[in-house]
Order: sequence, then C-alpha cells, then structure tokens
Amino acid sequence: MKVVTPQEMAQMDQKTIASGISGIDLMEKAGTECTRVIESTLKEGMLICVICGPGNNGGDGQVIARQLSEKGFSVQVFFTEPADKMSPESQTNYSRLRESSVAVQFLSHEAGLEGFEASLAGADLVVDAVFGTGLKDRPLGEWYETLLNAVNACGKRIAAIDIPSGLRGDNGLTLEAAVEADQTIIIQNYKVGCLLNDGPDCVGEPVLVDIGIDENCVENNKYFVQKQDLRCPVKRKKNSHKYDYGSVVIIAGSKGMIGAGLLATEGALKSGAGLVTSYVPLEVYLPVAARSPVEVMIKTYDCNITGEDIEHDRKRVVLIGPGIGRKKNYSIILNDLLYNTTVPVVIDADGLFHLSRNLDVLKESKTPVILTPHFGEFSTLTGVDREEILKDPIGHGRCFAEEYQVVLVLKGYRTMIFSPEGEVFFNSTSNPGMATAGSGDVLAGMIAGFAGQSVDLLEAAKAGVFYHGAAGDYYAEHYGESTLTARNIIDSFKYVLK
Ligand SMILES: NC(=O)C1=CN([C@@H]2O[C@H](COP(=O)(O)OP(=O)(O)OC[C@H]3O[C@@H](n4cnc5c(N)ncnc54)[C@H](O)[C@@H]3O)[C@@H](O)[C@H]2O)[C@H](O)CC1
Ligand SMILES: [K+]
Repeated sequence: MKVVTPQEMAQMDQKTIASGISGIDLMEKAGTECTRVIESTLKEGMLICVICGPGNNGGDGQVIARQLSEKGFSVQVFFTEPADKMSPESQTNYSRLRESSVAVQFLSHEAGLEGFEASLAGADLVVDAVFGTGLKDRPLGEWYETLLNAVNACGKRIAAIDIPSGLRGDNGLTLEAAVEADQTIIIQNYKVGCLLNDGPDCVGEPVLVDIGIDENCVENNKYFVQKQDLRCPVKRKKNSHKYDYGSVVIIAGSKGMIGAGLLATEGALKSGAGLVTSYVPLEVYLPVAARSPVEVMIKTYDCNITGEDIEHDRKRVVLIGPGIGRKKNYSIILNDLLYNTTVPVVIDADGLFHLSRNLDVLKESKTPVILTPHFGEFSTLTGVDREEILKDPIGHGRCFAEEYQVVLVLKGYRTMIFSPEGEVFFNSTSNPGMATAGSGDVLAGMIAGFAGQSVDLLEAAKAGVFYHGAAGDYYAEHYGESTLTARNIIDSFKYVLK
C-alpha cells in the first residue's frame, strides 16, 4: 500500500476525475464511506455535530451530515466560512444540505464561540471536516486556533475526516493548533503526516476507506509495510544446516554497557540466525560469558580487530555498535570492514558516532551497509539540526540513502526504511511502550539475524523493523505498554515469527 503526500493525493484525485468520475461523485463516495464507518460507532438517537471548513474536506463533511440525517440521526452543521467562500463541490453539497433536515449555522469570525462550545458539549460525536489535505503551511490565525482548541476541549468523541484539521499532511507537524481525534477516517491512502511527528497522536485510531482511486496512477515510491510484503523469516529447508541461516558476528558491549551487546546477540539468535558469534572487549569477557545464551560463541578483541578475523568461518553479516562506547577509536575496524571485506555490515548506536567522524568511508565501501539511527543519531551523522530533519524527514532520509548508497533505518514510532534507490518504507507496527532502553539493540540484532538468512539488506531491514514492532505490540496487547522492556520484545519474538 502506498503512502502519499497531500500533493500526490491531489494529483490522484485529478487523474481520477480526468478518467471520467466527476468531482462531486468522488466526494459523494468519500462521504458515503466515511458515513459507513461513523454509523458503526453510533447508537440510535445520538446527536452529531459536523464542523465544515470551506474546502472539499468540508464538502465531505456535508455529505456525511446529510447521509447521517437520512439515517435518522440528529445532525447539526457548523460552517467556518460563508457559502461564497466554499469550493464549487462544497457549494453543490450546500444546496443539497439545505433541502435536508440538518440544522445549519455559520460561525462568525467576529463573535465568540460560546454557542458553538455549548453545542459541542451537547453532542455525542463531533466530526472534524474543517481542513484536509488542502491545509497550507501558513498561520491559521487566532480564530481558527481558538476553534480547533475548543473542539479538543469539548470532551466528546471526535472523528476526523481524512486528516485531523491543523495537522500538516506532508510532515506531521501541527500549525498553531490541531485536532486530536479519537478516530481518523483516512480517504484512500495514508498521508505522510499521519505517520510522522505529532501525526499518530492527532490521528488516534486510523481507519482507511477505499473510494476507488488507483494508488498507482501517480508515480510515488513510498510504501506502508505490511506482513504480506515481507520475505522473512525464510522458509527452512529440510536438507539444510546452521550455516544456511547465516553466521552473524556482533561487535558490541563494553564496560558498563554489556547489556547492549547481550540484547543484540539474543535479538539475532532468536530471529533465526544459524550461528551468532559475539566479539567483546577482554575486560568484559567474564560477565558477558556468564550472561550470554549458551548457544552464542564469545570471542574477545581489541581495537585492532580486522576484517580477516571476521571474514573467515563463513560469516554472512557483521553488526557493529551497540554499547561499544565512544572512548576508543573504532575507525580502523570500521574502515577495514567496509574497505576490505564483502560481508554486509549493520552499523548501530555508538558505531554511528564513530562513523560520523568520517562519513565518506561509506562512499568507498565495497560491501552493502545498513545504518540504524534514531533522529538524534541521524542529526549527528548528517550535521543537520534535529528540528530541521523533523520538518522534512523523508527528504533528508532519502537524500542520505541515495548519496551514500546505504539502507537507512530512521527509527521512530513509525520507523522509515530508505533504500539506496530512493524508495521509502513506513513500518506499520510498534507502540510507545517500545521507547525503552535496549529496544534499539534488539532491533539491530534482529536486522542482522535476518540479513544473515540470505535475504538482501533492504528485505532484512524491513522485516527486522516490522517483527520487532510486532513483538512489542504482542506484549502490549497482553500486558500493556508501560511495563514493556527490551527483554519482553525478545521473549515475544516466538509468537510473531511462528
Ligand atoms: N475531488 C477531490 O479533490 C476530493 C477531495 N476530497 C476531500 O478534499 C480534501 C482536500 O480538499 P481541498 O479543497 O483541497 O482542501 P481542504 O478542504 O483541506 O482546505 C482548503 C481550504 O482551507 C483553507 N486553508 C488552507 N490552509 C489554511 C490555513 N493554514 N489557515 C486557514 N485556512 C487555510 C484554504 O483557503 C481553502 O479554503 C481532502 O482532504 C478530502 O477530504 C474527497 O475526499 C475526494 C474528492
Ligand atoms: K479534517
């Protein structure tokens, strides 16, 4: 399934209209599908307030109001602008609405919102159809800010149409205010802004509705990753041995941070890697050996470890970084792994810090590379302020992956995976409970574990991110989010990787 920007959605709408479906029919279809979703949440006799803006989002709202009224519900519509400011399709729907029994009121920008607030307080459901994908990045103005804040303050269930009003569809940042919906009925495709920054908190529960628009009618390489898109875990052949499922090397852990290495190691082992070898500094050998799963081989190293040490013994992938610390100089190891081996490398956590000191080694790399930064680490890598990256995460991520020819896993609630060819994959799993110590180490181990199983690095990254999130979701569904630890994620692998 594709993820689209507001501009792409508008082009898709236009192409669909050009192919013979009129704009007004498309709006009727959008409204009908939204009504179907809304109706399933309502009980007889309920009162619904629909707030309609001047654009086509408000037009959808009017269709919903009319159809709910026809189904016997009491409906009150509030318009934020006079009829002459409405889009053509909205005006057509306004004529239709006037023939229905829906109560209509035009809000005045001069008068206060007292009557409006009282009406919201008396409603059972508030439908937000103020702004959709046509929201522009310009100040809303005090009046709209007060209006959207009043919607949030009303304490009633809120269903937003297409995208919560005030939320930017291109990056998930909010203008001065944005509706925090309980449910958002997303028309046809996820908008980028529903998945990034404040988007998921404003969206609440997302429900997609299909209005018959072909998502491929406009060129776009942003995807929403779902289970059926994945090639991992691989099907195991009867006639096979452990090396068929990858021999994974993990260079991780240091004094005070052995947990990071242990979690990454178990992450790889329990995601199906045939053999895992853990390289640790001599000074932590004993505590690591005492805590490691018995299946793991443990070797010691100093900072002069070479690619040759790693490459012998049929190694398929190297993970370097979790908990290695920043004091020692890892550039010799990193350079050697990238220049002198053809074993794919996953670089995570402190490994990214060491890499950031000489990023151009990536351009000379002989081997495929996955980088797994969170936004802070990505800022260190690129030298671009985190706030700047958050304004355009797709642009920055895509540009980086293309320039350095790496698979980039940019971690967040909806982690994005960028391919060196410019594709972007949004993950569809995970929950806020997974923002916990060690969660990233487990993910890095899982990606390395999949990368060892003969799939290309992009597939390994997509599957690692998906199943890591799915394991966290499994735990959260059964026990809640707040007690979730990195160990629980590993323990839940077995339920989601069946
Ligand atoms: N045929 C179609 O295109 C269909 C669209 N659908 C729905 O339409 C919206 C997108 O509609 P559009 O008219 O392009 O824009 P909006 O309704 O989101 O808003 C435009 C409206 O808002 C004003 N405005 C924009 N930015 C600001 C701002 N920062 N401050 C104040 N006012 C602002 C602008 O001037 C316009 O008046 C889409 O989301 C769907 O819901 C149908 O679903 C299918 C057919
Ligand atoms: K809306």
